[in-house]
Amino acid sequence: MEKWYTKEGICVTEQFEYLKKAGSSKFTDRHIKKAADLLEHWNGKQIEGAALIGAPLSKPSISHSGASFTPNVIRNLLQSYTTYAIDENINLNNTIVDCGDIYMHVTDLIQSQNRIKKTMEELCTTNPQMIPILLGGDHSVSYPSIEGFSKVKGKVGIIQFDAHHDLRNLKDGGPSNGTPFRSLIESGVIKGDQLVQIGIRNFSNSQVYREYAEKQGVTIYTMKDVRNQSIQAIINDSIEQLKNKVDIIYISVDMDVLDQTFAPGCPAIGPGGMDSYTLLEAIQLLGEENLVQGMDIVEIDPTLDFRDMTSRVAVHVILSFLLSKSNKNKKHINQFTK
Ligand SMILES: N=CN[C@@H](CCC(=O)O)C(=O)O
Ligand SMILES: [Mn+2]
Ligand SMILES: [Mn+2]
Repeated sequence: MEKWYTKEGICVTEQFEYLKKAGSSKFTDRHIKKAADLLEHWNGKQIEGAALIGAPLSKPSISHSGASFTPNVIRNLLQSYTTYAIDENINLNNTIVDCGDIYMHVTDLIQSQNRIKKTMEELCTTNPQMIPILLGGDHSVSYPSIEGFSKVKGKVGIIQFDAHHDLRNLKDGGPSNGTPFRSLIESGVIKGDQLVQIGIRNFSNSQVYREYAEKQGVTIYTMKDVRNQSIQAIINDSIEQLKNKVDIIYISVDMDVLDQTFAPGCPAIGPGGMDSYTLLEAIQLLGEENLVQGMDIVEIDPTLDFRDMTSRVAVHVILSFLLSKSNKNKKHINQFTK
């Protein structure tokens, strides 16, 4: 049992054998390491490897959304899973640095988005080896996040998992969770051919936005493509598509790419979506690619979720990404292993 010391340095455990500190885990198994144990509060020193950055912004969402609660839910759920990947027979020993949350303005949404951009830019500048994992928030956070990321890293390729194009026009309101990739294209941060969209779904989009995407050179894999082709082939083709034209790749995971059965906590749920295993496999394959150096996870509203099912997928997205990075590093750059 973990020892409990008071602020004054008194060891409570020595005197009271069966007392444990409030909030500590109910049960510990000496042979189990929890994913939460990988998490370290940022001490201000250079970050090498994965870092969580909370972006608790969901006021720009078209549908009512409590996605601003998600970063803390994900942090807490890391306690529910272990570090052991049985398929690979690997124990994760990556450190996940927790940079905390970006402070949002209560009413000024553009100001909040600017804070995301500024923070991402500053963190990437001062920590060149950091792999940011931005926790939304709704999908509006991706525009400023990728803009800040690209300022430091150069030409960025994006692999977006989503039921929706998120290329809505800006005249009907925005920037919202329906416009992040339109904003990136129109502000010149990316050209359309730097964007790959996977999992785009029937009855969730419009013909005009599909045509806009095609005109801009966006690569689209619909859910039918995902069902008819292997996810390995789609990921390989996506990387091939991007790798000669970009300096770095960023993954944007809108959790509503999943079928409603796997993601009840998304505001825009629907049938005909991806299953969670396919998404996790895709993330693991992407993590093996050295060019992939950043990610965001968005559109989970914990107040709508059932038993945190959707946030639990997000935790597995993070762990699958870390797994492939540690796997990759074993073979190559040895960046994560201690
Ligand atoms: N990122 C999500 N975009 C979707 C859902 C918007 C919503 O209903 O909140 C879209 O634009 O259709
Ligand atoms: Mn979506
Ligand atoms: Mn989206």
